[in-house]
Amino acid sequence: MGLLTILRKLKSRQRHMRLLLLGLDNAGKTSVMHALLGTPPVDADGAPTPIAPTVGFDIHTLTVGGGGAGAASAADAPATRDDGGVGGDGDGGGGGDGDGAPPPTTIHVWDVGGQASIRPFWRNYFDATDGLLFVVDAADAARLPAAGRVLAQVCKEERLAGVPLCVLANKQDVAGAVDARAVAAALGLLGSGEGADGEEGEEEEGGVGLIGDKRHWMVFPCTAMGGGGGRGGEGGGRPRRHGHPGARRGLWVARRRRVGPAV
Ligand SMILES: Nc1nc2c(ncn2[C@@H]2O[C@H](COP(=O)(O)OP(=O)(O)OP(=O)(O)O)[C@@H](O)[C@H]2O)c(=O)[nH]1
Ligand SMILES: [Mg+2]
Repeated sequence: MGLLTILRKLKSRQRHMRLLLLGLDNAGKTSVMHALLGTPPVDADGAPTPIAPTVGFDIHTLTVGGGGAGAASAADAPATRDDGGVGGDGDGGGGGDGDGAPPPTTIHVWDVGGQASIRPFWRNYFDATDGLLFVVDAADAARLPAAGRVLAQVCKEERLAGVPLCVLANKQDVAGAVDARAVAAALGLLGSGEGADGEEGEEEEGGVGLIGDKRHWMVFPCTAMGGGGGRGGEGGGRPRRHGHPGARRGLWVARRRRVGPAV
């Protein structure tokens, strides 16, 4: 089950969702957005182009599910690519969850700049949020405590009470990137005895676990861009060979190595 499927299940009756992409500057939020859209930034020759820091915000709309009718095609739709070698996981436009195709869900993703000078304005985007995607640079362990403080601040917001949290431990393709458990610990997500490895085939439901808060949360290792698609040899992932980031479509998510609360 992929990231978007989980979020969709949490709001199963809702056909429009609003996701907020937050995180420190340089974490990879805009890259995640491009990966979800399947539109990595490339120049006319297909070579990757740099992503500028986001000043302000950007909104993009994804359509998932719907069995193809009225939904974007798999090629155009957001997709997550997991470490099981599946291209997408039913989250793409032509996918479903097994028992018939669910109606399409429209997801509005708000990508807000993470620079310190912009963070005070995050609160302008909190209303009517259905899911929080918090991206961290897992290869920059020194900034994880700062990311944790920022996340804790965000989670104190009344308007975000109970909103499911998905932490993306991004840049797993970079040597030295820390895993989901280390990210969860550094962010302060693991209360006493509440952390659990996500074993394949076992879906943990969220519970208490976030800094004394009560909400669903999960940490997923991922790679938004980069040729390798993660440290494939470590923990069951499979090395992927793509020529360059522009050649990748979809977000590589190591769902088998996710970490969430045990209940
Ligand atoms: N190696 C690698 N680099 C990444 C990955 N994701 C993003 N980057 C790079 O990280 C840098 C920052 O990415 P952005 O997507 O602009 O980060 P951001 O969180 O949107 O930053 P702000 O807009 O300033 O808040 C860029 O140079 C990206 O190319 C990844 O998965 N792997
Ligand atoms: Mg950005």
